[in-house]
Amino acid sequence: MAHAIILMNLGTPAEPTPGAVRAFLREFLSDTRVVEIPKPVWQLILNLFILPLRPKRIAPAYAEIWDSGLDGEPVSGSPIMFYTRRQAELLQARLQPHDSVAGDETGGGNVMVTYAMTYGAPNLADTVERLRQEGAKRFTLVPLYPQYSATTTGAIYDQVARIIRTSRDVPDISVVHHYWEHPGYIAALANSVREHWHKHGQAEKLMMSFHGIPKANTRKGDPYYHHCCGTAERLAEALGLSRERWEITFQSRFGKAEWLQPYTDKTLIEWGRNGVASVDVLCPAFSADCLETLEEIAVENRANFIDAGGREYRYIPALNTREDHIAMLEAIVRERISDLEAG
Ligand SMILES: C=CC1=C(C)c2cc3[nH]c(cc4nc(cc5[nH]c(cc1n2)c(C)c5CCC(=O)O)C(CCC(=O)O)=C4C)c(C)c3C=C
Ligand SMILES: [Fe+2]
Ligand SMILES: [Fe+2]
Repeated sequence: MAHAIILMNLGTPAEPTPGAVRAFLREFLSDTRVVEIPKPVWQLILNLFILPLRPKRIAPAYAEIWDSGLDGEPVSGSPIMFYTRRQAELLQARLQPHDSVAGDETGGGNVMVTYAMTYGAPNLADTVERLRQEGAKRFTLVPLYPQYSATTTGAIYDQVARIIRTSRDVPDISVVHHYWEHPGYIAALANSVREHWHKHGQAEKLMMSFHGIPKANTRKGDPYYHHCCGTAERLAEALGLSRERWEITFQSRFGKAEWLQPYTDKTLIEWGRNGVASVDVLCPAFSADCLETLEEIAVENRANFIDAGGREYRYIPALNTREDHIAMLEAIVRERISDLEAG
């Protein structure tokens, strides 16, 4: 049976211009999973203050990261789009040679791997429709968010619900909820850190910086904070780091409310001032490098640390197209397929 695997990530503007950034932010920030302020009030703030100003400020940052990756293969276009597409191609190559995947008794098992974005293009509904036309009978969505949050993975479940609500012949579709506990994920992160240490030396501290969410979301039941803490603890254990050598922090604060703490920028300034000389920064919540890592972490926060007196600051790239990353995704997908075929 033809089984479609759809890797999903957040999305990105179509081009690094204020107009394209505005269109992207309008869709993204209008999602009530992302901003929970009551819709009429928020739409007023969004249209009066955010959409007229933020795109002009953010577009140059996008222009900086466009067509540019870190070491490794050259990137074209938006890095998050580039890496997500490559991840899908590499996963397809790992799954394709096996025409019978994980116990498909029909022997005709065929896995099609592609990708979609929660906001912007390619969108999920069109992608599912296209794959159905191409013969897909079963769908597994893999949100590339190792830690579940209602603001990210939850928003993908909403889109699935929308597809279901508007279909007569409802697709056979399931979603991978989270995978931070998968041993292959922690192992891939640990490998990437060890390789980085091997090449550049080990800094005094390892900062694990996760994308933040409003603190109130945790109080209301979003498990993201606990997933992040679990990830950091397991990774520190895998690396054999004692507690004073690592810290968990949260970046990308947006708006006036309190977000998860400690904040990445404030912590780096504090460390720089207090005599911490060197830092390695890893962003485990990002499975692909993007604006939030290449600009906010690799550029802005480097300046925060160095200006405060720090000396060495090194960003450890996201798992991107690493072989152990794709192998881990393959393992997750094979586990899913064999469960489904068995069921
Ligand atoms: C306004 C609230 C936001 C929440 C909540 C939020 C959660 C969240 N986001 C990611 C991953 C990514 N976010 C990215 C960009 C980005 N995020 C927000 C806002 C919230 N994110 C904005 C406004 C932007 C756009 C840039 C900007 O205007 O500052 C990206 C990068 C996209 C790219 O094009 O490169 C990613 C990836 C996670 C994992 C998360 C919650 C867990
Ligand atoms: Fe974000
Ligand atoms: Fe940011």
